[in-house]
Amino acid sequence: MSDTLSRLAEVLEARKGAAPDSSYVASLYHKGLNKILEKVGEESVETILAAKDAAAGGDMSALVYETADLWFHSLVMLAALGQHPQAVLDELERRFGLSGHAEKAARADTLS
Ligand SMILES: N=c1c2ncn([C@@H]3O[C@H](COP(=O)(O)OP(=O)(O)OP(=O)(O)O)[C@@H](O)[C@H]3O)c2ncn1[C@@H]1O[C@H](COP(=O)(O)O)[C@@H](O)[C@H]1O
Repeated sequence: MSDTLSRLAEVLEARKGAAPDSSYVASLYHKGLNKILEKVGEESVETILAAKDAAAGGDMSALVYETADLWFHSLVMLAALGQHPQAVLDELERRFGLSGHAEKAARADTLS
């Protein structure tokens, strides 16, 4: 797994025992899942707006910055629910070589 994701996952796990006023991540855990999900939603919107700006000739570094915020808060969400980022990487790995169209058709078969 990416060393950066792995190191960040360790920090997020360790913050479960930290005081809310000592750490941003601990303060999010303390505020609860609804606050974490609110941040994921907020960062999603900010990423979309940055992508629209970037596509219109704006700042690509703002898009990277907002995407990092979105990934970070998604990792906090996973950690709060006891999931490790490796599970997401495993799912992406599983999808390698599987066409998006074929994968979607397989989903429809599963649901019917
Ligand atoms: N990668 C990040 C990271 N990315 C973004 N952020 C924080 O996410 C917040 C997002 O910005 P906002 O303006 O939306 O935040 P805000 O205004 O404080 O939030 P609200 O009160 O409005 O909800 C900022 O406070 C950023 O500093 C992060 N905070 C922490 N990390 C990593 O997590 C580690 C642990 O952080 P602490 O728990 O703070 O020690 C750090 O060492 C970093 O590796």
